[in-house]
Amino acid sequence: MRILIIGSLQGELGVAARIAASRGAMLDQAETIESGMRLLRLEARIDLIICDVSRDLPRLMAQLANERFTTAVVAAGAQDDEAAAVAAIRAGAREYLPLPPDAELIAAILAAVSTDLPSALVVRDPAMLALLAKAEQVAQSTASILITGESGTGKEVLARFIHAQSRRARAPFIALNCAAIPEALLESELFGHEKGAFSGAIARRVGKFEAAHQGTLLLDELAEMDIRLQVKLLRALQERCVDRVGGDRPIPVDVRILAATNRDLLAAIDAGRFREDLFFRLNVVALHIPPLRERPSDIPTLAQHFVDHYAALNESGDKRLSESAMARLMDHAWRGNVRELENAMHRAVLLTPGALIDADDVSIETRHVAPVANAVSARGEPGMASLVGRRVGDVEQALILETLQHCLGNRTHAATILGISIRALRNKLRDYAAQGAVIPAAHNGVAA
Ligand SMILES: Nc1ncnc2c1ncn2[C@@H]1O[C@H](COP(=O)(O)OP(=O)(O)OP(=O)(O)O)[C@@H](O)[C@H]1O
Repeated sequence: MRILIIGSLQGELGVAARIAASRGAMLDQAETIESGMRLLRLEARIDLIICDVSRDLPRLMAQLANERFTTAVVAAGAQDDEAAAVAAIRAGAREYLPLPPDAELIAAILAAVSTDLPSALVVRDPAMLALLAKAEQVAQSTASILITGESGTGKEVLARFIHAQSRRARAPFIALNCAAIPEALLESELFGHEKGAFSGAIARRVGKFEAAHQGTLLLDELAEMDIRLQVKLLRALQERCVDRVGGDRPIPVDVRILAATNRDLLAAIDAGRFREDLFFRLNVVALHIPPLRERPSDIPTLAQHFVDHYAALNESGDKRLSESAMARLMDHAWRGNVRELENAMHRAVLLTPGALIDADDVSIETRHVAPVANAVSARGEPGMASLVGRRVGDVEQALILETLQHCLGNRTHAATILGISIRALRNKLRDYAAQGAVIPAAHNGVAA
């Protein structure tokens, strides 16, 4: 883990930094928010920022949001300064680290941040085991790999597994969700930009390609990339160098590319939305992850894995699933795949006080449309009568917001279930928010 400390290392914050280093963290330090942001733009591999509360924390948070950094921030300040702690959390800090620092607390914070990183691969199904064996076999090569599968099947965890098995394991693994970045900014996100390259380019920033130098770059939801940018991506792959936006010379990069998508790229090629030459370049090796409903033998192992994980995280003691709870899980369609199962187990752990999680403690819904619930049965068959008299726009809004709620705020997942692009979903949410609707917050570190 790499931590950026913003503040002086002279006092107690320095003690906290040394404790973090003794627990294996790598440290960067900056005295001011400006110099911290500079480091972040050029380093782009920082997992956590610890910021002294004497610095302008709200400004740091605003700046991070503005530049689309999702790095977690922990505020550090005096133990008895309750007002500072409240202000820090209100400003968006993940935690408040009281000073003088407590070694155990620092260890707990580091553990909490690293649990945000995707967990290890848990696999039991024979088809998945065969897929892992193939992934392991190709991991050593430098070939590009195209990972396909429905949303939530584990494409990113598989990509991390490949990186970990490769000769590049010690270099960075960088993931970029192409759908989560506004189209106009994706080029600079990929290739970086020079200061003043466009309005808003307040300083030079390295792109994900440079950040992943000698390591692996995962281009997630690649099908969402604009066709003009696909041309630039192809050139970067062929020539092994990138042009920063506003830059005047190509910069050599050594990056292994993994691409992931839940769309049918061949259909996108036919529709003229995806370049065939880029497809062939990326699809040197193809790995397809089956949906969870097609590998039921993974369900019990994964379910217990998530129960153990969240029980440990919440310090709620050992828990296990009853036979009837397990039967319920086996019976469910899991449209949201492993992500949906993980969320369901997280909820079950939080809501079950005892050691045994029973069927009733597992809240999974087969329906996806609550406010028009009367109109859609548990099996998903529409009952049109109760929809009559409602405006199309209202029904659509209810459908979108309830689906988002069902996905615990996860935009990517909700867009997949709704069958619309994540961009279209974001636009709708923006409109609803402007009209005063309450929008479910994004969890799991997913950008709003
Ligand atoms: N085999 C697995 N073992 C353990 N955890 C898994 C496994 N597969 C998926 N997960 C977990 O499920 C969640 C979703 O996985 P991941 O983000 O890799 O899916 P994805 O296919 O990339 O989704 P999307 O297409 O929406 O980006 C993550 O929290 C991940 O850690």
